[in-house]
Amino acid sequence: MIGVILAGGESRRFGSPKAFAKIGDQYFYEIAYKNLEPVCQKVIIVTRDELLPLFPSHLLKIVDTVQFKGNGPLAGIYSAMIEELAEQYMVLPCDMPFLNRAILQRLCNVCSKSMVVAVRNEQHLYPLVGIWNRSVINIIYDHLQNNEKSVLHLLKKIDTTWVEAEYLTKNPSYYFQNLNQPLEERSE
Ligand SMILES: Nc1nc2c(ncn2[C@@H]2O[C@H](COP(=O)(O)OP(=O)(O)OP(=O)(O)O)[C@@H](O)[C@H]2O)c(=O)[nH]1
Repeated sequence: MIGVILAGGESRRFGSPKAFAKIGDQYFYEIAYKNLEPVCQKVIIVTRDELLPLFPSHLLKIVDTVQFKGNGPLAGIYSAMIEELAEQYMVLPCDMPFLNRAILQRLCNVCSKSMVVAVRNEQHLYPLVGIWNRSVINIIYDHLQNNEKSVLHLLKKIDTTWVEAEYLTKNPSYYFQNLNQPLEERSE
């Protein structure tokens, strides 16, 4: 399985590139990397041109394929699939820094033949945390060609297994926080 870190967004709401935001002394992308490393053979970061030189040289990193550059997370997933051949990809956004290895390990252990395994709870869907089978690549391509960028729309059309976040952790509202804004600016 290849780990895919989505780090090519514009971070407009956050105000600075989320991949390089920090919790303690760790960048968000480092946290995602460390979480994926134990469960994946290889981890690839999919980012944007201007951020590419900021990542350490020893890490595997690419930018979105030219054809779909900046077309959102689906473009990132597609680009990783083009770059690295594998049966399965574990996808993570760079902006969920409270996820941990144990949660990802439990996700890996979910037995499913679906094209995608993603996570949800009563309030939220987490379409960017999941395991994607390579068989979905042509469907992603068609979506992007038709200028359809929504990951959720795609997942609702295909065979997706939704794993309950409560099955992965006792406190999903903490561990599955999505930091679109800096922590200090959040109201909740
Ligand atoms: N490779 C790649 N990743 C993306 C792209 N757009 C978003 N992402 C990543 O997907 C995840 C979710 O992104 P969002 O928070 O929805 O979008 P964002 O552009 O980062 O932030 P906003 O500008 O505030 O919407 C983040 O990890 C982003 O880095 C893209 O075009 N290419």
